[in-house]
Amino acid sequence: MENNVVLVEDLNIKIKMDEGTLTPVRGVSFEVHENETLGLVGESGCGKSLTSKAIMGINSKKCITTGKINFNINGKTVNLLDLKFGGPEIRSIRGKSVSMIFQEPMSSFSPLFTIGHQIAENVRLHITKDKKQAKEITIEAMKRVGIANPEKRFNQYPHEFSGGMLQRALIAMALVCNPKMLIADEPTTALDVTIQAQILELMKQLQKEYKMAILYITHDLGTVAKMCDRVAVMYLGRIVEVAPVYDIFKNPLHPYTKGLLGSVHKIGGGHERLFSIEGTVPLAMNLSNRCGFYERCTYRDENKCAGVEPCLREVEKGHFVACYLDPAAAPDKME
Ligand SMILES: Nc1ncnc2c1ncn2[C@@H]1O[C@H](COP(=O)(O)OP(=O)(O)OP(=O)(O)O)[C@@H](O)[C@H]1O
Repeated sequence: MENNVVLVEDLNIKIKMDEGTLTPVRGVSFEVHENETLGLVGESGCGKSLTSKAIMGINSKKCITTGKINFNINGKTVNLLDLKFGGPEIRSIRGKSVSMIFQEPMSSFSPLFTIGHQIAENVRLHITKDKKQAKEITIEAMKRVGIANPEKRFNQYPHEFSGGMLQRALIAMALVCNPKMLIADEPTTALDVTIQAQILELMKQLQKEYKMAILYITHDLGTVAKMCDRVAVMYLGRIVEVAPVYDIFKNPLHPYTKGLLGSVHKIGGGHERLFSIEGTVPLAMNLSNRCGFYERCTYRDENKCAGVEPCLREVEKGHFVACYLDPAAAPDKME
């Protein structure tokens, strides 16, 4: 797996419902390298969270997951989907080799225990049973993420932390065991812009120090430009375009990516709520076998796009797109 931390191959997730079977993730493949941030981008409901939670093994039991999630643990490849749901092996990986931070830090902490106790619990689970040592490691991690006066903060409860400080504490909890990979699911959406910038900067800085792979999930393309090395665009459970971040902004090829970028001006420019595409992501049930974006696509060609759903193909080095339209002739290249 060279310097891949994770290599996801043909991931499919099905959920049996009374009305039929939902297929919210369909044939997703990607890899994230050491020291790299891959952005997973798309509108609400396109399958980003289910994909990332599959890596953590925390989707609900009713999700039927197939494919491979090859994770590199000390040079050995382990397919996480081979491990028993909730069993000791996945629990020894979760929180140690791969950690996740969520949009709402308040919901990741229990209100009943102090912040220090909750972070130290992760240390006691994975690093040392010694309470005193676990406390020292926790305080060091709290310091590392910029929590001032960590000895006092250790004994405080979540409600005594501001939103930004709580997100820092969550990052400390995620990183206290020096994971190989961090999954960040909309980690700053709930924070105001200044704090958001600080948290993103902190993540970048910690990544540099620890060479972590980051899977960064968002619908906010403004932060993608700041955070990511490569971007995978997801639509209706599939990856429709993957490219280095510069190419995604400079030369988006899939009509969906173009739509997402509709109101973004330049790399590093200001960001806004972005969606200018008509309609919403349809429910992933009873799908036809043609392109999932067909109905919403303003560029669709009834002849070219009538076939089965297109696969990703490499059109420039490292730039993959799943579309039948000729990318060279694609209109609306960004300035
Ligand atoms: N446990 C579940 N039972 C039924 N449907 C589910 C379940 N979990 C997710 N889904 C559905 O699967 C689809 C993909 O969900 P997912 O949460 O992965 O999307 P997302 O792209 O992360 O969206 P958001 O940005 O809103 O979190 C959605 O239509 C969602 O309603």
